[in-house]
Amino acid sequence: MANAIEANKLDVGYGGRQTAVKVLSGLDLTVAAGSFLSILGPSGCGKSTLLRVVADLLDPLGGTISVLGATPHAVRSRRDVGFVFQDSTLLPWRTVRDNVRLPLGVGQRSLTRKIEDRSVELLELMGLSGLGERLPHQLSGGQRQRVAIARALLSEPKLLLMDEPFGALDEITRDRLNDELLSLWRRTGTTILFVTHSIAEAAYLGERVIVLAANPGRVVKDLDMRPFKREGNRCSREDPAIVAAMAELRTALERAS
Ligand SMILES: Nc1ncnc2c1ncn2[C@@H]1O[C@H](COP(=O)(O)OP(=O)(O)OP(=O)(O)O)[C@@H](O)[C@H]1O
Repeated sequence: MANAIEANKLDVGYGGRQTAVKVLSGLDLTVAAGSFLSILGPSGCGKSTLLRVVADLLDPLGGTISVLGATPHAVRSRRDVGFVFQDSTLLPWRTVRDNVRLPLGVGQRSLTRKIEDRSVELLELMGLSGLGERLPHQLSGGQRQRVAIARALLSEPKLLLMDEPFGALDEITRDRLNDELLSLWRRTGTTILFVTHSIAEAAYLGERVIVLAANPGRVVKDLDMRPFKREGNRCSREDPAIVAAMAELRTALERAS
């Protein structure tokens, strides 16, 4: 499958079909399978709304969308899509280990060996190995976000939707998690849609960056980052080419705001 997402003339809004105000209008977007797409745009332009449609949490008012070659609804029921939001909720009375296994039925006797092994592996991958028995309130904000990422990855989603997942974290933790996310993406080939307000983060992570404008939301800039980077979407944050790309994105964002 060449494309993870194909949206054509997508109209999306809130409220009834007759009365809805369009948040996204006539949006065309194709996302290649296995790619890393960063999404920038002014507050309220419809970034989260776009992710909600992809995740089948909201029906479009018009146009078509296919996700992993099927309807968003069909894909949701196959657990092929994982989500991580800014303040991902963890169950406070469950341990880290159980929170990670939650979507696949913690407490059920049917938890397979494979799921058990995978959850241990993910805790290790996210640097949480020694923290499995802790409760969420015994973790830092960055550690809680790692738990949310591990949870989202347990079902091995083909598509990962991330909505400002590191927005509330300090810069050092954020940089570290950016690198962990990139190495995970390289290893798994998961398609990632990553919403952020940080131009630097968008440019560093994305193989491609789109900028949405508001009223109604549409794509006003679509920048292929690969010419600015080395193989495997690798770059340094201070790289002059990346700094130039960031300036280009800033101009687009200023115009969109
Ligand atoms: N449940 C809802 N009902 C009605 N309007 C909504 C709802 N959710 C969002 N909106 C409106 O839709 C528009 C787009 O919201 P959305 O959350 O997608 O923006 P965003 O680009 O993700 O913003 P931010 O960067 O601030 O998170 C906004 O004007 C918002 O007020």
